[in-house]
Amino acid sequence: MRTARPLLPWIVWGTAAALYAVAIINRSSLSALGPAAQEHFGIDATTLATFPMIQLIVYAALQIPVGVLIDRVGATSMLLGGSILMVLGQVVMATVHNVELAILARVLVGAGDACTFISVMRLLPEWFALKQLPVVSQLTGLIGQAGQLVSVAPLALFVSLAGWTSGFLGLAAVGLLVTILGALVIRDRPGVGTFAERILGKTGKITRNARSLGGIHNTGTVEMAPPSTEMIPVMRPTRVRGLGFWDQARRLLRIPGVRLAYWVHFTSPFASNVFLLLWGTPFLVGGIGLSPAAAGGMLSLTVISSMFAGLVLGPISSRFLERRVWVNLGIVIGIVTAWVAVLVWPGTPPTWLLIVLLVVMPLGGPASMISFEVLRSHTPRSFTGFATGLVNTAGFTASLLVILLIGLVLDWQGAGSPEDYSLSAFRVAFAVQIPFWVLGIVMIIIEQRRTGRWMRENDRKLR
Ligand SMILES: N[C@@H](Cc1c[nH]cn1)C(=O)NCC(=O)O
Repeated sequence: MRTARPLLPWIVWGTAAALYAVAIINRSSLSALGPAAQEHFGIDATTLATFPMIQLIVYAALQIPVGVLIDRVGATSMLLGGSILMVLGQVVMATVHNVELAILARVLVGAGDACTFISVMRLLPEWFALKQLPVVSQLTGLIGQAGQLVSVAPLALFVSLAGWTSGFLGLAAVGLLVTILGALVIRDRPGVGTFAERILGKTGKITRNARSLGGIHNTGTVEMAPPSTEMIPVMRPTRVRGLGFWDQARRLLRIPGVRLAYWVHFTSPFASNVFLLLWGTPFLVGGIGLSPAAAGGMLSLTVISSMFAGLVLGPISSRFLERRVWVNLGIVIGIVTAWVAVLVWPGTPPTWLLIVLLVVMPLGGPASMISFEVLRSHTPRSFTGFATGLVNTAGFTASLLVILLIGLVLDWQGAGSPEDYSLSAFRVAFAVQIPFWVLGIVMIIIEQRRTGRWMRENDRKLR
């Protein structure tokens, strides 16, 4: 059955990545439908802006609980459960006219979305060799970005043709289809049955044949006892059950590599998240003076740049294992430089500088995937779900805080609504990012040093 070997991991990954792409479509499904949503629910812009905020808060708040559950019940169940929550959320969105129920719908979508990415990331080391992981992780991010593209113009067109209810029911139907596919295809690891097989109590031939894959794959996470301060790798798999949440958290956070991964994720993606999720269009239109169409065109540059970076950064971080954190730091410094140039430019920044910003800033998304590589090198396998959730919280917490602070600083300057927007007010508001970058960069440098010392003291090599 040699020929089946290389194919099944890719089929499992492709299906999981499709679930992630659909999650991103669900996540951003209102981004191009603002006016339609306002008309459908009869709401103002402020209420509309609470939809993505609530969704993001739910997403970030659930990362650690979902991570803990992934370690307990497995990535496949969480992935499929999350997908079902998003289907329900979109069915509610399609069928209600009441704004409170619409918020409930966004809570369901946010909760389902929270289960998706970290479940996919948890599956990867079970199916791919260590060397392949950076590339496959970046490809996963890239497929998510493709979902982002679909959720802008094509979804808006679909909803304008089919109508609100059919449009959102259509999205729910796509979600249901990929969930069914996932139940038939995705397995937690080689040799474990699909969700459908486990429900039926039968193990199919493909699953049985796949058992041998578990042995040949050199996975990225190490099997060892939960770490103590003097962590030494344990070659024989050890399962320690019954550790409480805080014990797990304490043990994880004692590992400098886990803290390093946290700060890498904290520092790199927030600038582009903030721009894409809320403040990009107001800044380009209300601050710079572009037309909404030109601003939309500029924003699509960010997706293309991020997808391209995803292709390049995977092989780079796999080849330069020892330097991957510096690659991340280099990208962060590029983002800071581009932003500072825009903030201090006398008068309106020229188009070329805005293009540089919109090409460099989104590199932070793919660069943040390096945090999961760092995490894999330092986290015991039995803790990976929890640790991935913890690290994924970092960038999203920073994004949420910066989104809120920009709004507050605009309000404080009396420039909180579209008619009062000005370039000078946006300059002051976007400067709130600077302390976040400084904190992140300092912590990366500190934790990188501590990690290096810890590796030397424990005689460990990066792999
Ligand atoms: N940094 C993103 C992923 C990414 C990859 N390329 C661009 N962005 C991330 O952490 N995503 C989590 C999620 O749930 O999407």
